[in-house]
Amino acid sequence: MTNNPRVLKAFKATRALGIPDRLVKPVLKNLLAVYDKNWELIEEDNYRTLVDAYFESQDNKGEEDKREVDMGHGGSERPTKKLHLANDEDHGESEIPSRMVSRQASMESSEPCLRDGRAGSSSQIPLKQSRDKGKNPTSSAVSRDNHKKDFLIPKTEESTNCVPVSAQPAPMRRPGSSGGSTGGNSVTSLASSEVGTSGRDALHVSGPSKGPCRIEHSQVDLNGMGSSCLITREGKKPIKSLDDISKSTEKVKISLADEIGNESLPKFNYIPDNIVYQHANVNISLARISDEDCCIGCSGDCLSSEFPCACAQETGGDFVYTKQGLLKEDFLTACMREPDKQNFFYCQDCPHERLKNEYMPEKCKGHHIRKFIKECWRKCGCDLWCGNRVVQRGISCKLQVFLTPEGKGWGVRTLEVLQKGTFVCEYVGEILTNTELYERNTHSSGAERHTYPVTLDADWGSERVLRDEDALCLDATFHGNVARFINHRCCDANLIDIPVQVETPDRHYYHLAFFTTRTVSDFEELTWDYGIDFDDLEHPIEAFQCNCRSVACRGKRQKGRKGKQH
Ligand SMILES: C[S@@+](CC[C@H](N)C(=O)[O-])C[C@H]1O[C@@H](n2cnc3c(N)ncnc32)[C@H](O)[C@@H]1O
Repeated sequence: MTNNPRVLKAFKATRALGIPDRLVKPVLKNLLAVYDKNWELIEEDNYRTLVDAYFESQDNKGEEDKREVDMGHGGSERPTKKLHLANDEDHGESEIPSRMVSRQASMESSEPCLRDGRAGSSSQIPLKQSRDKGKNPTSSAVSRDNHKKDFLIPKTEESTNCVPVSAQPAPMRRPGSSGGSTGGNSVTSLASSEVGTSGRDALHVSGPSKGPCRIEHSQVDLNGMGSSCLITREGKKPIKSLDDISKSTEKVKISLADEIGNESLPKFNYIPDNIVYQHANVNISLARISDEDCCIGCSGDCLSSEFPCACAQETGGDFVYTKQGLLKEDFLTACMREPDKQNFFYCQDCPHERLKNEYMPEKCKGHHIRKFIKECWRKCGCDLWCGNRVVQRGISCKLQVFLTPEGKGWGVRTLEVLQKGTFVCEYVGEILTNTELYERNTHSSGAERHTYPVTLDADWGSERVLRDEDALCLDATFHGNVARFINHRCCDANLIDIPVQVETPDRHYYHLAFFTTRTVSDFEELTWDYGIDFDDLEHPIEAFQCNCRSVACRGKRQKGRKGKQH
């Protein structure tokens, strides 16, 4: 028996999957030899390399060894499948082993906010009046600086040749590859297309309560069960699972696991970046960015220069990110502070109130003026790896959509430990004007389920009167990213939403990024405070009966009110 704590920790991780130490030992030894005793490579991703190598070795052995594993379990079920079910294509030359994928500090997060004036960005949504504007929707993508290929360290001869097949970590999907991998171990299948009631593309997962789930989508091949979707808290095989709900649009896979088996995924179309629905005034052009509004003279990584760059000047004269890519403690603390009265802006002519009653609008209820992060962008001289570009690089944490046991529907959890200040994801959805959102809500049937929209009002104070086309919000009901599954928690949520200015010099439009407020353990559910006023009976989207289980829950009392949104 070894006393080496690193070996013991590795055994602990594999034991959790039901793998006996004695079978792990030779694989571990082999990996240590191959990786030149580089434990980090073996330990990363919760020993994924080790686990993959173990299953590879088992596959390479004959039936005899398999029997041995079963016996080693004392008759209990063999740990179902290897964590990474790579298919034939995955083993192709063009693929890159997981250890070759550069590890971005997992720290991007963006949260949607539905704040009603307590501590968040979004305000309540207006009620009546309908104005029909235009008939031809035009969508323009508002994309991140998403050079996905740039996130990979190129495969070198040395790195590919030195790893024996049995110890070779299962390959990662190359981020940004379209369609990804199919076949092989895939258990999900691409079925007939399904279009939602509104004519939008819909992602619909259905399936029997046991066995493989079926995916219906009009455009995208969602591949079969793969690595991460098989990871569950207890190491059990989920009843339904998806390898990647992002349809390969994110640089990391976002799996789905249903260990309960009584829900189907709501119909929605996964988009990795916000997109204008129709009338929102989101004008992205280099000409609008003056030389003073960017750091044109910088190069490489702004964080390594002696003085904060021009972009950092806009966030209090200093960078908000550490070299490790985490949000700095003091900035995070300031964002988490309860707002004072002076942090609220009261419009003279509030777009929300205008919509509720055009002729006799009520007084503005106030909008929380919030701290912004300003990231470097394309007119800046620095590169994509500049430390002042975190949110725009997209999701890098291992996230999983899962069915919550407390009846909150689907939720999001992290599959890895996240440090405080880590960016998790952005709240992505359609960019709508308030008028469009109002119309959408008034016309939606009671049967339709809505996610909470987020009002982008964190800087409304800078304008005396806001035009309709500048009062924007994000709606992730029909088109959205993983953030649409993040559930609400009344207090002590582990995520906070922070406005991020990237490509537009004004702040009518901005990104909303979720960062962790503390260290988050693996398999812990990610939550944020929607800022809902559970007593607001006028809100077009009825409040749900809150089941956040926090000590200061504001929404427990909601008996008899049933939310239509989901
Ligand atoms: C943005 S969605 C979150 C994802 C959602 N759970 C799902 O299954 O799609 C918001 C909805 O989730 C549910 N929800 C979120 N937080 C909740 C909580 N603390 N208690 C009960 N339900 C919650 C409510 O139905 C709410 O309308």
